[in-house]
Amino acid sequence: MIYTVTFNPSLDYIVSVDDFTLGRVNRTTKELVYPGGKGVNVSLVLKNLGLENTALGFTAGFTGTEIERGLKEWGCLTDFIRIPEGMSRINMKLRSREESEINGQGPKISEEALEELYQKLDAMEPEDVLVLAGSIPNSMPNSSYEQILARVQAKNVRAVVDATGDLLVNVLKYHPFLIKPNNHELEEIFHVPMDSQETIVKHAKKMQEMGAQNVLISMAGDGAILVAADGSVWQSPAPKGKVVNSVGAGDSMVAGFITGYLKSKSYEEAFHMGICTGSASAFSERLATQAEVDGILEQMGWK
Ligand SMILES: Nc1ncnc2c1ncn2[C@@H]1O[C@H](COP(=O)(O)OP(=O)(O)O)[C@@H](O)[C@H]1O
Ligand SMILES: O=P(O)(O)OC[C@H]1O[C@](O)(COP(=O)(O)O)[C@@H](O)[C@@H]1O
Repeated sequence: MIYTVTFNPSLDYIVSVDDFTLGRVNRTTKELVYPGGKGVNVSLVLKNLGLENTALGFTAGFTGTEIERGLKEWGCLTDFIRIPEGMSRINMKLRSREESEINGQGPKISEEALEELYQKLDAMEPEDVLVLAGSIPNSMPNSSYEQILARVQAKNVRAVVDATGDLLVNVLKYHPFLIKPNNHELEEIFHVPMDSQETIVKHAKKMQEMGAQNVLISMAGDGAILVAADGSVWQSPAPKGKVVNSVGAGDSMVAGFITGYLKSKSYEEAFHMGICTGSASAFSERLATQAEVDGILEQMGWK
């Protein structure tokens, strides 16, 4: 089974404003509301690509109810822990001349709720995939992902971590199967400008020395680089197309990589699936479908 864990799921409120002006009343030309959060998006895309999975994490309030409803409507299995106080966050994505995001904090998660999550994860079996993705509420320690991986370490599960800063660095000693920082996140970790492929590969290899198996560096419209567990390095420009909604492109890439790897056991194919799934999401209003991914694989000459 594949499990995704989203500590801090969201309702993504994506608004388009023609000419956004700070300090004025601005009116939208379009509004969309979708369940979001990194693990949630990974679950939705895995389902689109034909992989059953269970979305875990914490939800609260009416927003939490809507997030769970949206996932179920999509056909995903869910097993969230309800937090009795507060509400799941609403993350605002503003599309105007530039794209800006305001991501909320989310509800406070108690020790008891965390223990409940641990107990759910105790059901995991060897070869299961565990995706830990996204930020954690700021009331929680940066060791939260690390604690989960310590708990499931003996089970020999494949861990995938998509997080930033210390949350990511702290898990490397547990040898996650895949990490997917983007180039900016890699810069923040090493305090070095990632201005060439050589520099990116060098620092991706450092993440391997720190424990990661596969390091996938996404670079939005500039494509991606994979330094694979077997030492091979794969690089590709991004597929060409019109960007419609890039929210969830990174999460889609993670889902695509997992799907590609589980189906082929080939790092090259996993990389290709990752890139094409990321771009398929960026080129559509909603998240990538199998047909959209197939179309881009063909366009790239990979199918
Ligand atoms: N503007 C774009 N054009 C084409 N593909 C894109 C674009 N933005 C994202 N993608 C695809 O999605 C992948 C992940 O996007 P990225 O923005 O780097 O992730 P994140 O959202 O995690 O920062 C990219 O490697 C690329 O394949
Ligand atoms: O947990 P974080 O880092 O605040 O990010 C949450 C946001 O990221 C998303 O999962 C999108 O992520 P990507 O665009 O990086 O794939 C949104 O759905 C959500 O609002």
